[in-house]
Amino acid sequence: MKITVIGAGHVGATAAHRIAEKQLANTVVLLDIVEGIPQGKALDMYESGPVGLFDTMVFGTNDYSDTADSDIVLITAGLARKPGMSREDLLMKNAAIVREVTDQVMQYSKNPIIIMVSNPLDIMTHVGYVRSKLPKERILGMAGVLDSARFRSFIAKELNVSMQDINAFVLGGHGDSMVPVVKYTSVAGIPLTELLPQQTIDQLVERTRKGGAEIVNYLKDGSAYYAPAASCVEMIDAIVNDRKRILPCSALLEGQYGIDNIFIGAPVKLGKNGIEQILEINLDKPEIEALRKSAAIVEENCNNLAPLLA
Ligand SMILES: NC(=O)C1=CN([C@@H]2O[C@H](COP(=O)(O)OP(=O)(O)OC[C@H]3O[C@@H](n4cnc5c(N)ncnc54)[C@H](O)[C@@H]3O)[C@@H](O)[C@H]2O)C=CC1
Ligand SMILES: O=C([O-])CC(=O)C(=O)O
Repeated sequence: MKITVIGAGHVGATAAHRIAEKQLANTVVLLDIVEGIPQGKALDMYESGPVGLFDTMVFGTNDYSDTADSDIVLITAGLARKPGMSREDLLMKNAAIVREVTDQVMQYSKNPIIIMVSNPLDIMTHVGYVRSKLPKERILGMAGVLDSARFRSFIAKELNVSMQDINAFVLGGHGDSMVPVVKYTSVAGIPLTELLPQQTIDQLVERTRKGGAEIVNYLKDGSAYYAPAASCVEMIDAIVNDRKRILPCSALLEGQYGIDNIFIGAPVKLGKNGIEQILEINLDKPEIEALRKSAAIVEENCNNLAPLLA
């Protein structure tokens, strides 16, 4: 198993280290456009092996030929937002970066599974899909796992219970229009609505929607990376170990939920072949409407990008 991480910044480096520690691959390649950064960070990670107790080979490079025959490629290259910016403000610059990166990756790997991380997430996943020409099962975006993790952590804190017992689903686009599905959120199987008043649930939902911005406002010069990297690694683990996990990921919908030809967060079954199934669960009317509204925003942005993708 060879896993390449493109972008040796906050998310990429943190994810690469977790992948190595968990020994999810024999080789982890860390690639960045800046010379020295991926080499230095990868060597530092590799040197943590004897005390971190892992044997994964980690090496850094600026040369795409080193990524040849990757099984999984995690794309984290691009700009991160600063306070006051929306993820969509990164659109044009990151689309150009993701386009170039995807083209380069595909020159050296015939049939990788690509997990997109760069923002705005659902649109960048579309860019990766169009440029890579990979089958739709092999390209997906990381967002729902992170948004759900945030929602779960807020619920655990509110109820003073273990994070382990909380199940939650956040669907839709990775932006203010995301759709936390309260109906399918439970604590050890007990519906959340039986444990918390609606007003508190609404507050937790709102905090989840703005979870990314909350961190940006603290950090000032970048965005979250520990929870994002952990979320990427959960998806990679599901693929590497063929776990058939049901996780919310940005996937190409083709008619499900009345949405066609758009990448948006939906529950998928993740295994060794990538997306093995997209689950169409029962949603209430307001949730369906929110999901479609979220998809319309993604579609509009993708249409604006069409000239760049040709
Ligand atoms: N989907 C999600 O839930 C999340 C998405 N993100 C997004 O992930 C991206 C990365 O975030 P961070 O790691 O915090 O940013 P960062 O600025 O720490 O790292 C980005 C890295 O990309 C590299 N890069 C830029 N252009 C490149 C190119 N053409 N080829 C190769 N490498 C290139 C930079 O040199 C830098 O090292 C951002 O777009 C951010 O918005 C971040 C957190 C969560
Ligand atoms: O907020 C950002 O820009 C980064 C991100 O997507 C997140 O942390 O959810």
